[in-house]
Amino acid sequence: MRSLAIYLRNYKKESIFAPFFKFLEVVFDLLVPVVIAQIIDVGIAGNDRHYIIERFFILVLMAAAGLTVSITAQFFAAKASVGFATELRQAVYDHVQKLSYTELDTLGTDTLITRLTDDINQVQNGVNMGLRLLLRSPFIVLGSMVMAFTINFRCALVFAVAIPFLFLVVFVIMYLSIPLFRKVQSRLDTVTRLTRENLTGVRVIRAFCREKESVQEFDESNEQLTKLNEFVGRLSALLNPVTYVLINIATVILISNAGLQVNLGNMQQGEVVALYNYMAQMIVELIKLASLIITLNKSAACAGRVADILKVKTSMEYPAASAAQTSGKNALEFENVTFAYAGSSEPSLSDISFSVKKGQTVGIIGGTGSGKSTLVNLIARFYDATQGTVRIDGQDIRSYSQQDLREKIGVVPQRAALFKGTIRENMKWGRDDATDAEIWDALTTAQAREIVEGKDGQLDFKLEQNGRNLSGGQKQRLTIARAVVKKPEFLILDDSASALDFATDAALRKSLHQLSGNVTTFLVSQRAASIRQADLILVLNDGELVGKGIHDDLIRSCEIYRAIYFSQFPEERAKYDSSKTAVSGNAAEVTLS
Ligand SMILES: Nc1ncnc2c1ncn2[C@@H]1O[C@H](COP(=O)(O)OP(=O)(O)OP(=O)(O)O)[C@@H](O)[C@H]1O
Repeated sequence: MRSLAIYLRNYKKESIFAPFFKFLEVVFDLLVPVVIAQIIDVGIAGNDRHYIIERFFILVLMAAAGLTVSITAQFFAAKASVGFATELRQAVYDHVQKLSYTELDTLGTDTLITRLTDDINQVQNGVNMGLRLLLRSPFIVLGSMVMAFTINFRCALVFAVAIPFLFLVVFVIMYLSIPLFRKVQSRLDTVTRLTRENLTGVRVIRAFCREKESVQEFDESNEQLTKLNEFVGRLSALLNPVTYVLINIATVILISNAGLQVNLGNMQQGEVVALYNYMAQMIVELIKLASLIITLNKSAACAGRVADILKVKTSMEYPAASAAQTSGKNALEFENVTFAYAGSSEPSLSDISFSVKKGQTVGIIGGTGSGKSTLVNLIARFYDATQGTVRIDGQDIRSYSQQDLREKIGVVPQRAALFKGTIRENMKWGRDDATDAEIWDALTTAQAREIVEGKDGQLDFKLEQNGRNLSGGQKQRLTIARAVVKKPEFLILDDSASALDFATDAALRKSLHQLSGNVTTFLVSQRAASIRQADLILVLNDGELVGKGIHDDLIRSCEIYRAIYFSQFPEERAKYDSSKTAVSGNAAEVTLS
């Protein structure tokens, strides 16, 4: 929690005023029993009506003043805690944005969501309660003891013995429950993960009749969370009865002692009432302290989880400015690139080398899991190669600033992601200052023009979260247009035309080919037809580059390419086989003659 204290730096004044006003409230609270004792010992004992009324008004004034300072303290505490949480949430969010895919893969989205929402809310609550009550309760407890000593030394000793016991109980329960609160939050992560998975995949769950299993899995994890919560709750709940018992024992001892002192004439009755009032105030305060400690425990556990995120260092550093540009002869080069995902023992790409000229179209094909997406992710520097070098314009990709690199590359990911907002807003993700004319051009290239023309308001048509009011193919075309709006030097389409029909796919490829400005295009696809015309085809198998070249060469030289191609164009296999037989027949004739 200490490392997060810097997020209170803009709320120093509020963080001082909140406990200060609470302290003033404590002063009023501690004076009340003294005034009551005076009413009893002076007013009632001396039958002085005027004195009683005067003290009564003093009590009312003290109550009003107490209320005012209490509200003021609440105001400052709320301002500080809300401001703190806002800054912290922003800082965590900004930090997460800077993490590379490797860290994001390792952390997982679900825990990030819980930490950014529930955990930060708990910390905010802890700061609010802490600012108001953390000092108030010890002030009251110790203040009561000090006041008790000013009344009667022997009776005050009861306070002096009871208070350390009470603090010990609080400490033990705190010690036992803090680690459990961390566990509760991590179980909450699991419930969040299941909720997200089950809600986003609800159609698939229904299609596969998995409702029962998904409900059961959710129930189990929810029950585990509930059980742990109940256990921590019971442990924390012990605090109240144990402190009550201790306080009541102390009260019995106090009253019997005080009675004796009154009989001996060392004390007045009003003073006994004052002592009893101090004991009662301590009970109330300890109950508040107990709930404060539970809240602070939860808060500390959550603060630890939030601080853990802030401690994660990105494994991907970018220079502040790109190194001096030298124009290489190739637009892009992979030199002996090997890549393994964090925590994976097997590389997903092994010793890949190839080069691409400016303006070329590169097709990447291979079986499922062969490493196609991984390869293009290295071009966008979503991950860094484990070995080898990726170069853009002859320069190591790691020597480009993040801004320069991002500007060069437009990526259309495998899973189309659009955001809630108008089509225009989504298109401007590509480039902030894109004009409507440029957006329409990009939509035309992406074969998405008629989709937008058919929508109410056209560019102003509002997309739902993740574009769920569009079909899969429509979404894909809009995400392609968004990347085209950017006018990148490298356009990467990671299997992002898979939902398009063959005619649209062909029209898309044709218009991409005609893009102005020498765009180098990477087309990842499972469809041989989509990449057949490419200037360079890369064939991947199990992370290895088993073929590179143009279609005609690969058909002759690459067995895997042939297998993929003929599985999709079986009629061409017969032609190929017969031409091969003819060639070998001619060769045999030549040898015989
Ligand atoms: N984030 C990740 N963490 C760990 N392993 C991963 C990750 N992403 C992919 N892999 C693994 O890397 C290998 C290559 O995956 P990749 O997604 O590049 O294949 P692909 O050829 O694009 O497959 P597909 O055609 O199914 O999209 C696979 O074995 C996969 O399990």
